[in-house]
Amino acid sequence: MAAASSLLCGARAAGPFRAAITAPHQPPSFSLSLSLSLPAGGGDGGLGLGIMGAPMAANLLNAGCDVTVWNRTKSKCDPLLTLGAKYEPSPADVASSCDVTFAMLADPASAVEVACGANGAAQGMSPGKGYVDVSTVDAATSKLIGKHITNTGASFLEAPVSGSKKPAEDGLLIFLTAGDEPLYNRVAPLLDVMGKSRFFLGDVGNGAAMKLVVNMVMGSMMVSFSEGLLLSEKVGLDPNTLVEVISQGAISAPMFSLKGPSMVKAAYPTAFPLKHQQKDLRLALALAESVSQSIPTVAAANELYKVAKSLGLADQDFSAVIEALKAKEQNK
Ligand SMILES: NC(=O)C1=CN([C@@H]2O[C@H](COP(=O)(O)OP(=O)(O)OC[C@H]3O[C@@H](n4cnc5c(N)ncnc54)[C@H](OP(=O)(O)O)[C@@H]3O)[C@@H](O)[C@H]2O)C=CC1
Ligand SMILES: O=CCCC(=O)O
Repeated sequence: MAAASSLLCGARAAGPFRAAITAPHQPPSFSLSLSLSLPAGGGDGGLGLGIMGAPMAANLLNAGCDVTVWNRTKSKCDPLLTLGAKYEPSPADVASSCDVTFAMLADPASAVEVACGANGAAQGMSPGKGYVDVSTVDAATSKLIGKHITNTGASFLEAPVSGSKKPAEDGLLIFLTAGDEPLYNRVAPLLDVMGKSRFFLGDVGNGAAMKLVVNMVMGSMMVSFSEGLLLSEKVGLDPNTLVEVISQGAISAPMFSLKGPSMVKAAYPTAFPLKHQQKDLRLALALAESVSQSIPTVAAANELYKVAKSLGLADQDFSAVIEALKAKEQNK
């Protein structure tokens, strides 16, 4: 996934160039210019085309970028190929054919495998190239991947995102980046195509830590909201009214308004898979442990997500955690 306009993408083979881009979520008159110095050839790579990776790649394609994709399950590449993406048969092949490669993988194990394993991206990396890992992982994993990438002479940026399926589709993600600052500046136009804001947080690990702190708050909020929905119903209130009341007060949050109505109907269309939320709580608990901080609310929430997984809800939206509370009630 490389440049943000046909002008920028088209100029890529010429080496150093100047390009203008327009971010799709900005007013049409908004433009950002940037000087880039890239090796000949290029384009942008996208590894991992799940709920998040596919719309992010689609946004780059729609912005005129030259995008090459790979996904473990090859069929998920097809919609991107229809949009004009190229395909390479391995992460190493994508990395060697692209200037900058983005990776959006499920968890630490898959992020390491795709970056550092057999035919992994590191094998296609070389000086002048960049690797941007936007998966949600822990700091140690990010540092390990960064080491494999930078050992090749390439640059590494971690850039996990806040925002879910719809913000990914709408190009409204929030990037929490850390690592190589020149690479951050180089990919900023691309981040602006896929997102509405970006933070550069310093050394590798800080982006991962910020993401885990945000998601641990979110995971606990969802459990508290679930408890409220169930209690309101049990005491004879309409939970839909609770959603409405919350939306007008100090604890209003888009998450409650978005997920509340379907939770009341026991429907959990997947935007953020529950298994990933539980992974993030597990990683946040380890982060807290590393600095001897107690996070008892998160620990309790994590147990509920684990129960929900054991009920077969891992691939449902994380709001399905309410079913774990219902199961506890039934087993009393
Ligand atoms: N969904 C959301 O709202 C958000 C998710 N995130 C984070 O982004 C990341 C991706 O999330 P999301 O897109 O929802 O997840 P999905 O489960 O939809 O996609 C996961 C991706 O990882 C790939 N993958 C999994 N295991 C392996 C492996 N062993 N080797 C190679 N590829 C593998 C999958 O490939 P395959 O298709 O073959 O299974 C797929 O491309 C996660 O870290 C998540 O925590 C961050 C913000 C929001
Ligand atoms: O990691 C997932 C985050 C989901 C969100 O920010 O809405």
